[in-house]
Amino acid sequence: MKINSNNLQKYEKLLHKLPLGIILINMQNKIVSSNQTAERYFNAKATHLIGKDIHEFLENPSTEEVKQLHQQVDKKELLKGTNRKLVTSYSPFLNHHNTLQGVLMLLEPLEKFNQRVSNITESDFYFEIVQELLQTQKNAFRIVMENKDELLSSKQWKAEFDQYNTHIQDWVNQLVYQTIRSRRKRTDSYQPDASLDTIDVFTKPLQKNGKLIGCVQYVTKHENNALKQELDTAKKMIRNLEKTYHLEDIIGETPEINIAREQARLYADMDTPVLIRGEQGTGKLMLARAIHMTSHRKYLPFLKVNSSDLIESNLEELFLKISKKIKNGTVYVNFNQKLTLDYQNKLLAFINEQSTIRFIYGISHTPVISEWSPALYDLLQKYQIILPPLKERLSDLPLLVEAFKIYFNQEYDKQMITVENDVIDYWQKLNWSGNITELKLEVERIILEASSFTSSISLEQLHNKKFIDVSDDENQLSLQQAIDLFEKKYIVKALEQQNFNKTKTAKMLGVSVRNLYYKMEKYKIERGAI
Ligand SMILES: Nc1ncnc2c1ncn2[C@@H]1O[C@H](COP(=O)(O)OP(=O)(O)OP(=O)(O)O)[C@@H](O)[C@H]1O
Repeated sequence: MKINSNNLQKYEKLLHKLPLGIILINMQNKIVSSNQTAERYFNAKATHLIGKDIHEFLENPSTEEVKQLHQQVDKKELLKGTNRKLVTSYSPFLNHHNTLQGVLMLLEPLEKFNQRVSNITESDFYFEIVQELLQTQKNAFRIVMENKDELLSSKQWKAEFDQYNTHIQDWVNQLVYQTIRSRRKRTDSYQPDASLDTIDVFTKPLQKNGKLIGCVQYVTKHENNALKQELDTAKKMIRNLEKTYHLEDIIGETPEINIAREQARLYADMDTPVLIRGEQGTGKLMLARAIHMTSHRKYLPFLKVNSSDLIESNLEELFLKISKKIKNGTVYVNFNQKLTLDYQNKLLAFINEQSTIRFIYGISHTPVISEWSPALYDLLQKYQIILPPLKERLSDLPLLVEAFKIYFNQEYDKQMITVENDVIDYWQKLNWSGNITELKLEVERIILEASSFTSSISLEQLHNKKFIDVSDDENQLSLQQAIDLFEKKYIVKALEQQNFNKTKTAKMLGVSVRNLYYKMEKYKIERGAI
C-alpha cells in the first residue's frame, strides 16, 4: 500500500495502537503527527513532539535523503540524550496526487527489533535444519525451547514417549526443567520394572555465546554400538548448530565493533569478496560465519580453508572437493601462511572459475603489495572489515568474560562460578596482550581448574591459585580430566607455534597427522571452536 495522507487519516485509530512508532515529518523537518507508541519510545507527549525539528531528537535523520531520492532508508540510530538505540525506517510521504508532502518515519527500540528478528530467524533456522536432521535420524531425541515448549522431536522419540506411562513422561519432562533451570547437563536412568530395559535419558542445555536457547534430550534403552554411533552423530550435529554465529552473537559495543557489524550486515547479501583483517584470535572466522548466516546462503554449507591447507594438500583434489561440496555456499579463505605467487595465481584461477560460491578472506596482517599477485591484491582491497586487537577495545573485555564464563560453567558442569571484578580490572590494566582466543582459553582454564567449593574467583585467588583445591576432594578434576586439559593446552600451543600447519605440528608432537586431527576433533580445537 502506498502511504499517503488519505489513508493515513483513515487508519488513524489503528495507527495509534500499532506496536511500531510512527512519526510524520513535514518538508521543513518539523514533526506534524505521531502515534502513541512513538511518543512512548521518545519519552514525550504528543504536545512535546509536534512542531519540533526532528534534529532535536536524532543526530543525523535521513529526511533529506528520502526527500531527494524518494526512496526508503533504513538505519540504526541513537535517541539524543537517552542513549536509546532505535531502528528507524524513513519513507517518502505522498498526498493522493502523488506529490511529496514530507517523510514518514517508523521506529522501534533496537532491543525490541533484535528480539523480534531473532524470534523469527532463529526458529526458522532451527526448524528447517533440525527438521532435516530428524529425517535422517533413527535415534530418539527432541529439542525443547527455553519456554519448555517442544520445538521438534524425531519419529523415534514420539514412538518411545507414547509408550511410557504418565509417571515416566513426568520424569522425562522434569529432566528438561532441571536442565533449563541449572543450565547443566543431566543424565539419568530409570528401570520401570526389573524385567524391563533401563531407560537412559540424556539432557543437555543448548547455548549460544552464553545465551540459553533450550535443551536437547536423547533417550536410549540399551547402548549397543550402532546406537552409540548414531547418538554421536546426533551430538555432532547439535554441536554444529551451536557453532553457527549470527551478527548479534558477536560480543562488543565499541565503535570499531559496531562499524564492523554494520559493514558485515551491509556486505552480507552483496555477494562481493570481503576481506576481514585482524590479528590472530580477533574473531575473523566468527565474523565470516556471521556474514554467511546473515546472507541468503545461510542454509547452505560454510567451509573454512587455511592457506596452509593449500600447500599441504593436492591442490586439484582440494579444489574439486570444495566446488562439489560447497556449490552455492560460502568459503572462508584464511591466509594464515604466506603463499608463493604460483599458489596465489592457482587460487585466483579457482576463485574466478567459481561463479556460485561466495568467498570471504581473512588475514592477520596488512597485505604488502609487493608480496601479492596484483589481481589477488586488488580483489582483497575491494571490501575490507577491520577487527581491532582486544587491547584496543578493552571496554569489551568484561562482556566477553561474562559470556565465556557462562559457556564454560555449563561445558564443565560447574556451579556458576563467577569471575570477580578485580580479576577483570587486572586483565584490563594488563592491556591484555593476547586476543579473544587467549581470553577464552584463560576463562576456560580458571573455570575448569576451580574446585567444586569455589563460587567465585578473585584476583587474590587467581594469583595464589587458591581456587585450585589440591585436597582429596572427590569432586575435583579426575586424573583423566587433568590429563585431557594438559593435552589440549599442549596441542593448542604446538599448533600456534606452527601457525596451525598440521603436518608440521604432528611432526613436532611425534604423532601422525590423522591422530592430530582426531585429537583436534576431540578437544574441539578447530579454530573458531576453541
Ligand atoms: N566478538 C566476539 N564475541 C564472542 N566470541 C568471540 C568474539 N570474537 C571472537 N570470539 C571467539 O574467540 C575465538 C577466536 O575467534 P576466531 O577463530 O573467529 O578468530 P580469528 O581471528 O579467525 O583467529 P585466527 O586468525 O587465529 O584464525 C573463537 O572461539 C570465537 O568464538
